[in-house]
Amino acid sequence: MASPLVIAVQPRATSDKNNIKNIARVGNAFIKATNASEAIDFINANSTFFDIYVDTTDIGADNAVEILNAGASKIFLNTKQLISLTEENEIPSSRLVAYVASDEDSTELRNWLANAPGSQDVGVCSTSNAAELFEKFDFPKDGGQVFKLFGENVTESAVIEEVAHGVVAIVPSNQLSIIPTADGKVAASNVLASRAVPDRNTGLIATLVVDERGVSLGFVWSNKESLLEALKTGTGVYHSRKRGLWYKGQTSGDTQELLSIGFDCDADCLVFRVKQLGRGFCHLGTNTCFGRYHGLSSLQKTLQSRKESAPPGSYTARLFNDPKLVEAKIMEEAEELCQATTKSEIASEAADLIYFALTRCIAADVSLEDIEKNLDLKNLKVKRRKGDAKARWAQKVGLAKSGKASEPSPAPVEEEAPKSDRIEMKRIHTANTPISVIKDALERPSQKSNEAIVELVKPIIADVRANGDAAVLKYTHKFEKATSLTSPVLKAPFPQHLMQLSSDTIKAIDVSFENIKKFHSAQKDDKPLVVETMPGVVCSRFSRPIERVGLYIPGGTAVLPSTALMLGVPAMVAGCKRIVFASPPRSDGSISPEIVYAAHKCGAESIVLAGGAQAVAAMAYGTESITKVDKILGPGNQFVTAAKMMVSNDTSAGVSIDMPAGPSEVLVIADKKASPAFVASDLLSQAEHGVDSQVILIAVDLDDRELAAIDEQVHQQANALPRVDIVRGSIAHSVTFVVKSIEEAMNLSNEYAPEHLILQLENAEEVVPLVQNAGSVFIGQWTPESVGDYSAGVNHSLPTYGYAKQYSGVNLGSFVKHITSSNLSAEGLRNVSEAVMQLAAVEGLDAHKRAVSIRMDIINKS
Ligand SMILES: NC(=O)c1ccc[n+]([C@@H]2O[C@H](COP(=O)([O-])OP(=O)(O)OC[C@H]3O[C@@H](n4cnc5c(N)ncnc54)[C@H](O)[C@@H]3O)[C@@H](O)[C@H]2O)c1
Ligand SMILES: N[C@H](CO)Cc1c[nH]c[nH+]1
Ligand SMILES: [Zn+2]
Repeated sequence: MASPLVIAVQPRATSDKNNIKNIARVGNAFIKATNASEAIDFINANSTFFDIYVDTTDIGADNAVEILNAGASKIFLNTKQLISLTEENEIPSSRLVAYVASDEDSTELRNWLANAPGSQDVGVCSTSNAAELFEKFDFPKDGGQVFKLFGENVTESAVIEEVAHGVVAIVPSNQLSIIPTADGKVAASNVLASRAVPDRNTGLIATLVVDERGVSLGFVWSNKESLLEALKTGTGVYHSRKRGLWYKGQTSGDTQELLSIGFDCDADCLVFRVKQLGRGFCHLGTNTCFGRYHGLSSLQKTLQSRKESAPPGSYTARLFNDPKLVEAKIMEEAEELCQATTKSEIASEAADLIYFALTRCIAADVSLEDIEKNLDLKNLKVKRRKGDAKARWAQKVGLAKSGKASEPSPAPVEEEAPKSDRIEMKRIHTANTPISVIKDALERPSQKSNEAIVELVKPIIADVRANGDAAVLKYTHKFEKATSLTSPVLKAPFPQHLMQLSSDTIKAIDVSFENIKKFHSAQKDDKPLVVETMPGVVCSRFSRPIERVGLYIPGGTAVLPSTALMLGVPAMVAGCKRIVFASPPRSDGSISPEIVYAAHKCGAESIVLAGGAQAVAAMAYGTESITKVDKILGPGNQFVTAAKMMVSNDTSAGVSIDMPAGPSEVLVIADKKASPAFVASDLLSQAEHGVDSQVILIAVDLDDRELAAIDEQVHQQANALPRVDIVRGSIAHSVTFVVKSIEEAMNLSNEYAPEHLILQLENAEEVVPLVQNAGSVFIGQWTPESVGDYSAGVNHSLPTYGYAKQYSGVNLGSFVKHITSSNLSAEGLRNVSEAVMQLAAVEGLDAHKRAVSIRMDIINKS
């Protein structure tokens, strides 16, 4: 049995969003769906934390099925809706809960239950007398659960009373606290403690501790005090019969993060689901008190630790460094599994296949828990697809066209064929869509919580600060696997052999270099600005280059020499004296020759051979061999961005940054005249950057046929790309909005504040005055965004995530600071003196006043 508590959360409330982990510790979640996509987004974002129950009474049967398929554990409907839904769909009764609001409802439901075979697991929910319902339906004998939906006036005693009868209490999140508080909210710790049935002799509560996957780690005791402490700290805290309150890992360091608390079937055993840190749960140092992990758990642990620090030269290290090798091995083992015949051969080949598949997953930070959650979600789907094989594979094994073999093949009943092979953006017609849904669709794909990234980045910065070069090298060995690297920096003059490039590439870099130089040189404000504000009072402003700049060139998923030019050229044009490049090296310790050539052309003094937070920290604080800089510029992933923000907040570092520039994004506005092929090509050019990229199309008054033409182009062109898998990821959170007018399109675009805005419009130039927020604009059908990425002359290092509302992209101004000066004659001082002295007096700052009066005395005497 899960927890007897279900928490009614508001999907859009920030307090609930920030509190998900705490909520998940004490119960499952309930939301009331006002539209399907909001509910589905909530499920997608949170189904790893808890089961999600969705009230679908307001959104109709079709949406209810969609929500179940998205992974809702149960849907709540009124009695009539439930009965009609089950007439048309085969839905397991355990996924359905009926609201019973009246005697009429209850009679109708009882009659239906009596006549509908397989309906015994339907749950019931009441807003009033749940315990009475419990009696009436003789639940939960028949498998269903009884829910009581509490409102704002809920009291803790009422919840405890219902829960004591086996009812599951649904409590609004704003009326619930995890532990007791002074404001009288329902304390989850009290409800859970009241529900637990203690051991008759000791009064203690038997407690089973399990890991993320439900594997038993050990058996312990709890009591009310330890339960409270566990919830207060979010860690594993129990009751030791020898020592009393027992904070697991306090002495050994093998602590636990508490994920959730539940019960067994009759509530006489608590189940603590935890993430075990350190060596393991048992005091003997094994993973569990029942011995070491075995099978899949053991393989997962080994692969995870190998990923952290695989012995150089080991086979697993080779696999982690060579994705193509893993790919080949997976295909080889899959084929061998299909060919195996005896029981032992099949077991052996399946084991090999699982080994390589799990290596692929761990390399991508996907765990067995993630895989199992995915299996569970697939298992929850209501309508299954046929599960036919793709044509390529069907032909390979001689399957007939229909997908049926001449020999009957076992139908993969549980397996759903990939949702669809089509690479397609979701579509929203704004005219009949609530604003909240539009806003949600415009949200950038969620990243790992900032908090988690900060926790990863903080120790790296501290380490580099304390241990300099040695720490930088350590992280480069770890993240870039460049274990042969012995120095973290390459100093100018850069040797010719590190810049060996084809003449075509040199020509392309040279053309881009010149255009970028031309455009950024034109941004110079060489002459000081001079204004005489009063006779004899001359104010001026002049610029000076920032002396030392650190330029980060990303190198994780793709090497970006173009970014080296976008940062290096304006730094050179501005006259920065010391230009330091940083970029993660390749696993053999080398840096791409295009970046070395760009560094050479821009007059960089050195290239830091490191990426991520370590490179940022090294440039912010300096090390034995890396120059400390005054400003760090350049885009990067979330580790780079978090590190830039952190060092710029540290006043002792004395370093500033350009802006938070994250995953690439583009918004295309297209009208009926736009070429579907051009539109698709522009969308895909940013979608291929990374799975966290997002592309938005705003189609102005296009009909279904015109929209379908663009969809078809997106699908066709995407499938022809080598980075199709990345594109598939980014298109999954990308969207087409269909709007009625250019004005509406521009309002949406300004609200989104895209990094790149492409105007594929007949009168594109006329629309430019409506642009309020955007990093860089691409005007008309002959201006693809990629010209800006490389060679037109504009800068491609631009604000993302909506920061175009307040930040400019990198430009010449990013590399200079402005200094002002005042120059007064005696006449000027006379003219301004009264104002200065009066204001100084108002502020009570007499020395300020005297600095003027002492001079005025002399002037007046002469
Ligand atoms: N907005 C812009 O102007 C612009 C321009 C170009 C690129 N980009 C974006 O920059 C990003 C580049 O990201 P990238 O990953 O390819 O390269 P990156 O160089 O930013 O990051 C790679 C580094 O991340 C660090 N790292 C990786 N995993 C880590 C972990 N688990 N813990 C700590 N550090 C870890 C490593 O040190 C590695 O060197 C992309 O999102 C791209 O879209 C934006
Ligand atoms: N479009 C990226 C900025 O968001 C920059 C880039 C580099 N190479 C290709 N594109
Ligand atoms: Zn790009």
